[in-house]
Order: sequence, then structure tokens, then C-alpha cells
Amino acid sequence: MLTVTSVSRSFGDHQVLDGVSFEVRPGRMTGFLGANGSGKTTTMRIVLGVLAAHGGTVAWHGSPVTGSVRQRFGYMPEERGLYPKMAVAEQIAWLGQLHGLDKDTARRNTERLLDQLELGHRAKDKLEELSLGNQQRAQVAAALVHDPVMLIMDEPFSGLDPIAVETVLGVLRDRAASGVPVLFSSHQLSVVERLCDDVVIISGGRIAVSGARDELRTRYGTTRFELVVASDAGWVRDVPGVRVVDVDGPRVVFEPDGDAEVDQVDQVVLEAALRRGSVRSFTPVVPTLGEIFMEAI
Ligand SMILES: Nc1ncnc2c1ncn2[C@@H]1O[C@H](COP(=O)(O)OP(=O)(O)OP(=O)(O)O)[C@@H](O)[C@H]1O
Repeated sequence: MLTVTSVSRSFGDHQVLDGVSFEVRPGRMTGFLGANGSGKTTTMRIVLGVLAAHGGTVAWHGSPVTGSVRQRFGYMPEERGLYPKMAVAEQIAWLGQLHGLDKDTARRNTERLLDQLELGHRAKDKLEELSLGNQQRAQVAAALVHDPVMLIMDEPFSGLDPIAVETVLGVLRDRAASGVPVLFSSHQLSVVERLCDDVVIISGGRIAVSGARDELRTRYGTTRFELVVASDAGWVRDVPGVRVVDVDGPRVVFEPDGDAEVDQVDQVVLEAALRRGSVRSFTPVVPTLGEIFMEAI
């Protein structure tokens, strides 16, 4: 487990991180979210030791992270760092060797990863000859080639088409399933929503919210319900104690009005709907990650 505790950092007078604390748990995908300039990359760089913290600690399984532990971390930096003129497989294998793999293992890992990332057919091409999306896949391979014990990925999905997103997502999920903690930043909230187990939201250099995605949904949950019936649902407006938030033909979203109790109101509406005919669905409205994000920052 990676534990970041009370990390702070300034650039000149500008305090960019202020008491940042969170955990990245084994086998969990942790989405790191925040607006532009909120401090995600700075935090990741500090975890990687690329940048020094001015306060606080970063620990791996309870002990301060050392250089040899960091050597076993995998990092995909925001500014992509592969060599344009070098062949894809050659440089990924070479990076594996730099991280301590022997030549054969580095080559085997490279082949396996390029196949998983559906890039095997471009292995011998120079990086600059690949499309931007395929260069991005190569960057993912470079971060994973040495079988890292921890993965830190800065915007791994940016610039990928939906099919490539699924491919990269599958590779990262496999790593997490094998027990590797994965921290990744992304502005694509719909991707994060599907992918992450845990969420850390940073705002202005402070952690605004962190925790398991599903717990956050409950914590930020509303008292709204969605009902879909067979015909027009406009009648819900006339049910006492109900405030209709949105109605669109057979679909209505409602909540208790004023002091009305939610578990009474939802049952009254459901019973009325059943009396009137068939009910297609009746569900509590769960907030999206985007809604939680907007409320948290
Ligand atoms: N080397 C630096 N010198 C001065 N200021 C910096 C430096 N690196 C980052 N900053 C500032 O720190 C703040 C946080 O930047 P950071 O790159 O960590 O944000 P971010 O959350 O990753 O943003 P984005 O989503 O845009 O990538 C910004 O105001 C940025 O200008």
C-alpha cells in the first residue's frame, strides 16, 4: 500500500500542495481527480521522487519510500518521454533493462505487452511513425515493462479513441487484479467512473474527498427517485408531498417536497403507479462521479 501523509509543496510563494494525505490500496484502481492546476502531477512527481516535498511523507507498506523501491514503481509521466527515432520494441525492452530486467525477460515482457496493447504489428517501427494514440499505447507499455509493484499513470487515457481506452483499461485492470495498487489521473470522468474502485479528489492543493467510489455515491446520494411507467407520468406532479424534478413522457424524477419523509413518498408514488398500470422501473437516483466532483471542488 502507498500512503501519502500531509505532503506539502510550494513553488516560490505559491503553495501548490497543502497537507495532502491519501492511500492507494493493493489491488485497487484509484482515480486521482482534480481541476487543471489542482496539484495532481505535482503529487505524482513527489511520490516518484522526481520532485522533493517540503513537508510530509510518502510510505510504501509503512516504510519511507527509498530509491530502490521507486525503481520498482511504474510511471507514465504527463510529458511523454519516449525517443521518437527509436524502434518501439527496442526502446521498451531497453527501458525494462534500465529497471533491472535481464535482456531476455525485457524482450519477452515487451512482446507480451505490445500484444496486449494491440501494438505488436508496429513493434519494429520508429515511435514517430505511429499515430498519437498508438504512441500513447507505447507509453503505457514503457510504464509496465518491468512488472512494477505500483503504477502511477498521469492521464493514461488522454488522446485515445474509445477502442484504445478499452484496451488500456483492460491492461491496467489486469495489473490491479494481480494486486498492484494503481493511481491514475484523468479528466475523462466517465472512464474513471467505470474504472476506479477508489477516488481521490484534489482541489486547490488539498484533498477534498477520498474513499471507495461506491461509498462516496452513498455519502453524496440524494433522496431522488426515478420512475418509468408505461404511459405519461405527469400525474406524479399531483401526488401530495412530492416535488417533481424532471418529467419526460413516461419517465419522471421526483423527491420529497419540504418536510415529507422520503420512504413514505417513494412508496406512495410506487403504489399509485402500480394502481395505474405497469411500472417499467423504479430506482433511487445515484449521483455520478461528475456530480460528486462538482460538489466536492
Ligand atoms: N515547476 C514548477 N514551477 C512553478 N509552478 C509549478 C511547477 N510545477 C507546477 N507548478 C504549479 O503548480 C500548480 C499545480 O500544477 P500541477 O501540474 O500539479 O496540476 P495538475 O492538477 O496536474 O493540472 P492538470 O490537470 O492541468 O495537469 C499549478 O498552478 C502549476 O502552475
